[in-house]
Amino acid sequence: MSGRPSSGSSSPEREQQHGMLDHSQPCAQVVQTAQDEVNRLARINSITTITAEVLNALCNYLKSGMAEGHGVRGVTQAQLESLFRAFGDKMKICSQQHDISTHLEICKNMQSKCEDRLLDLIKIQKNAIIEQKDREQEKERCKQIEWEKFHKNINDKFAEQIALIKGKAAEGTLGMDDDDGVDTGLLKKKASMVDVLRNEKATMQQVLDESEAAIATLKRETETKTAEIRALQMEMQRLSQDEGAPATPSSPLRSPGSAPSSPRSREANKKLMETQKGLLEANKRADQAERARREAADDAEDLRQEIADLKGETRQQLEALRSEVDGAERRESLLQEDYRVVEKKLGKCNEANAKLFDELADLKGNLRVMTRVRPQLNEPDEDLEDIEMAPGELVDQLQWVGVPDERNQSTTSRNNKEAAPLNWYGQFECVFGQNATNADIFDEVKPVLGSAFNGKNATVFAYGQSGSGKTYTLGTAAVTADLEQGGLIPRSVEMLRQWIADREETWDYEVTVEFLEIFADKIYDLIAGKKEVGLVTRDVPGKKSTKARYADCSSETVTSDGMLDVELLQEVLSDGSKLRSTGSTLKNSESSRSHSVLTLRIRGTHRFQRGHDGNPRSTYGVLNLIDLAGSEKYEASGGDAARRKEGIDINISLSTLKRVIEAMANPNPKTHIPFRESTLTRMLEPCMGNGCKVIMLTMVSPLKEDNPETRNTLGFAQNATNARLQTKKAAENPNGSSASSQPPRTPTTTGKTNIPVPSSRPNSSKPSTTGSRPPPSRSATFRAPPPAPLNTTRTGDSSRPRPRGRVPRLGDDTENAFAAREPQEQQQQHGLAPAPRRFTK
Ligand SMILES: Nc1ncnc2c1ncn2[C@@H]1O[C@H](COP(=O)(O)OP(=O)(O)OP(=O)(O)O)[C@@H](O)[C@H]1O
Repeated sequence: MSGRPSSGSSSPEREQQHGMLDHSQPCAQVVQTAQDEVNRLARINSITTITAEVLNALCNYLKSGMAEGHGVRGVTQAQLESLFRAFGDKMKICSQQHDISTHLEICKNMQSKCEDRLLDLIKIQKNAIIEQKDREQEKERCKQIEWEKFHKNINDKFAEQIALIKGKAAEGTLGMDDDDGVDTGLLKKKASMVDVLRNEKATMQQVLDESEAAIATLKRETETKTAEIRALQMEMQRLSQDEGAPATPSSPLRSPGSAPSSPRSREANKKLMETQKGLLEANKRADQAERARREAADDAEDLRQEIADLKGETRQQLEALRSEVDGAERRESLLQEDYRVVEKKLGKCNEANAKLFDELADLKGNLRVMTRVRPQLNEPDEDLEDIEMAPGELVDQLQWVGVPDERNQSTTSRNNKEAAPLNWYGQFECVFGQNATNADIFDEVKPVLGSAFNGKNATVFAYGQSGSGKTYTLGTAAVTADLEQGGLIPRSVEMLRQWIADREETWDYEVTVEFLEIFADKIYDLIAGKKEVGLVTRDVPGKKSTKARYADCSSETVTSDGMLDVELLQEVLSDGSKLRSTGSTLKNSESSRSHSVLTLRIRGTHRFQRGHDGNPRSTYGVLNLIDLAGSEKYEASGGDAARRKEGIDINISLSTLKRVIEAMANPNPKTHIPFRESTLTRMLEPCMGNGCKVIMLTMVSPLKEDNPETRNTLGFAQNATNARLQTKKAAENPNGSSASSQPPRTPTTTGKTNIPVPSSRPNSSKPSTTGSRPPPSRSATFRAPPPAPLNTTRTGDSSRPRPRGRVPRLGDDTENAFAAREPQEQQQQHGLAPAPRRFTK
């Protein structure tokens, strides 16, 4: 390209004709070569500064040649002009392309810088994560060591506390102190720490989330910018292609040295600058956000770790406690299982007990007479030694004798009876001394209760002078008293409750209660607010074509959901007791002036078993617990005429009752029983007659001044007992006595005679005792009784029916006479030593 054009020979005219410069051929070749070179460079679109210099040099050379008038051979003026235009355009393109390439280069650099920056960031992040992991591992190791220490400490504390709790539980003092030694503060502290940490964790998590969101935003921005760069690149390519298109002949020729820029490239340049700036800012923000994120992540990690530690710790404590609780629950369920088994067994035992009690009642006899001596309430009187019986002991066939020297005084005149010592021969079936408790008496009454529960009729009377302890023994006035002190009524109710509960799975029970008062031979319904009622005849429940007399009274059902509602029953009784007629007598400031009759009707229906008639198996038993008004002498009534009239009424009805009992005890089945002679006995006939269980509790006072009443009561008790013994004896000796042809009046359902066999030597030094009780310790005045010839044939008056004459009146001492006569008669029959006949009329 550096060769100079050589001069050639041609005619100047021809050259001017054709408009061609007459230069040498080499010059044309150079021009051609240059043009080829320019075209090639334009094709590959990579014009460099050198190419531009070459073109400039060529142009200068041609210009100077033309200026000197040399011309170029073979090249026309037009060709040269066109060539220059092409050169000018190529130079322009070259300049433009150079600018754009430079910008492109810058953008590319920026992009690669951004990418590097991002790569750096990613690298830093990765390193940070690796470092963080290392740190975490280290931290974890340290924490693990710390945790083990802490855990051990806590475990020791918990073990200590659990041992403390167990100790307290074993002692039964757990929960008795305000502070059981349980470190609840520790648990509370932990709980509050967990709360604080949880809050902090939430805050840090929020910061972390925000940082991550910012980074995500930056990433998005970077992507947007990258996309913009790419778009610009595309634009540039498109421009360069456009510019590479052949120029139109009319386009002006630009000088090769002019500024190579256009509005579009300037715009693109501006955009690129903005993008670069944005990227720098975004990088800055990304750095900041990354720093904040790392800090937040560190904090969050710390917190997470702490929370995890606390959680682990708490979980372990909870697991320890849970396993404790599980163990306790397992033990409890085992115990409950055992308890259920034992309860079931107990239920069966109790059920069997109720039956056994019934059988025992049959064996003991349908009529039983028991005697109880009330303790001395105030100052003990030494003179009263002679009536002290075996304390707290139950003695069958007790013979109560006086001091021999005093026997002669037994003929004391009637007027001097009060002063006479209480010497008594005779047999008592069952005697409770001054130290006997209500529980002892209930043990004897239980069989009768069992009979009522199993569907029989049973009646318990408390008989005795005013103040002798009838109400105390029955518990009529104290139905809500606790069982330790309670009388027969609350105890019977509790026993019934247990029996009903024990049969819960097989029987349905309905118990109704009636509470009546008989005052002046009239019946009052204490449940219906002391309303007077009469007697009516009705069908006996569960039995066809059997009628019985009932008081036309209201009743209260005291069972609900198959259970005895003890509270309701107590409420009924205590409300009724408040309505009872009481009054002050010389013997008792709160004397019961009426007979109170508490009746429990017990209906049982078996859930599964059926009787012969196809109906469900059922039972219907009645239990009467009767607190009789106090028997008393005319003078003891005290007070006005009305009180005396009350006394007369009381004594008349008691006298009838006594005659009924004695007639019942009489072995002669033809003996008339005067049930109809008083309202009380009329009403009770269905519960005293054949097959019914009757217990007569005769209560006596220990006071000397009460001796006349005591004799009266003991006489009654002894008469009934002796008559029973006669019945028993006759039943046992069917060939040897008149009674042999006469079956007992009150045969039991088992067909046996149920009177206990008296010892052939009742004065034996070993009085028979019940259960495992030790033999009674006898006091000095407690004599061995004379032998009772129990196999002696019963003759004479003892078997004759009680005369039905005039009803005894108060003051004629009929009862005393009657009471006194019977022991004497008995003893004579039995061939005893002459009995003291102090009570003859
Ligand atoms: N075994 C006993 N132990 C202690 N105190 C008794 C005993 N028996 C009776 N008492 C007391 O004797 C007093 C009279 O007893 P209670 O009222 O039971 O006699 P009562 O026979 O029902 O008399 P009344 O026929 O006049 O109603 C009461 O204060 C009672 O607490």
